[in-house]
Amino acid sequence: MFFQITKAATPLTGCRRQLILRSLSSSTNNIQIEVDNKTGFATVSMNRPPVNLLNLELINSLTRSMKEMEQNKSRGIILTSTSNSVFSGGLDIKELYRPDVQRLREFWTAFQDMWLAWYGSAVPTAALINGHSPAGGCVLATCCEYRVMLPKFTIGLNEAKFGLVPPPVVRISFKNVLPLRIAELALCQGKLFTSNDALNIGLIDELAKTKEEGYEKCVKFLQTFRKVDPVARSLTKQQFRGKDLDDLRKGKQKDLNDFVEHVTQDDIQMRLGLYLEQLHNRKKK
Ligand SMILES: CCCCCCCCCCCCC/C=C/C(=O)SCCNC(=O)CCNC(=O)[C@H](O)C(C)(C)COP(=O)(O)OP(=O)(O)OC[C@H]1O[C@@H](n2cnc3c(N)ncnc32)[C@H](O)[C@@H]1OP(=O)(O)O
Repeated sequence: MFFQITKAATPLTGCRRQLILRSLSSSTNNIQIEVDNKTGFATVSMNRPPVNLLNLELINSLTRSMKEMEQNKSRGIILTSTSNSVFSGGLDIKELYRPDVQRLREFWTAFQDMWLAWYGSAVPTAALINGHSPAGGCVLATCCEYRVMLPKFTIGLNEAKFGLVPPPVVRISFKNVLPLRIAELALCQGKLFTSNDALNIGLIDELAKTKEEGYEKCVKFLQTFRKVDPVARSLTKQQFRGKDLDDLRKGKQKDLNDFVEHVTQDDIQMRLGLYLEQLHNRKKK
């Protein structure tokens, strides 16, 4: 078993939070999971400093944690991060730059599996977006059923800005949340929305002033399912998302081949290199 489960004695608020479900096999400890004894809801916190970049290991941990929580019949999941300023900085571009092709294939397969697990999860999910959430971070947030975000951060799919074409697995959950025209424009512009703008277009559902307030709002959302039959709820969700899930399952190999072909092109490699350099030099200016 991947996680050890113990029940918490105190509610999961503020500094009284208690870590009760801990990853045993992840040597990098890149995920923390807490379960609120009162509500039965689990909080999954990405914990890969400094900015929760999605490398192969963090992606695999996210998939395993979802599967584990489904097996444990978790009643609801809140996805957040241990950082004060970043939910997730998106894919770790170092995984894409000058890659070992074997690992690149493994990396993208893992990303597809993570998306399938979170977008198609039987358990209700809410994202507590307590920091910036570009690209892969936005994908994770939009896989969840509800989003509460703290002010003055940004969220969106900015791939086009640095020369990447967002593949279907990146686009689908975004399209599921936004009106088609807004989604298309935002993708073509590589736009990152401020928390306020994200609320106005419906990319997030609520704003919260603090992480604690955000947590309470996520709990309130998850509690809306309390009186609903869990099997009916989960089948309804999966039927709504069924075509998206089936399309990826059936097209996984092609999606993987397209991804590898696209990312390993000389031109894309040059752009990725420049972007990494830009990120590295950002604060020196
Ligand atoms: C026609 C064919 C179609 C086929 C389709 C296939 C196409 C396949 C294309 C593939 C597309 C895949 C989709 C990609 C998704 C992604 O997620 S790409 C990543 C996008 N992310 C970003 O653009 C975010 C960039 N980062 C930031 O804006 C900021 O870092 C931050 C997140 C807002 C945090 O800021 P701050 O707290 O100030 O931290 P920093 O100091 O900036 O960063 C800390 C260190 O981390 C490094 N870093 C940051 N982001 C990344 C990253 N994404 N990858 C790698 N490294 C990153 C940053 O450089 C710092 O490191 P040092 O410089 O060493 O200190």
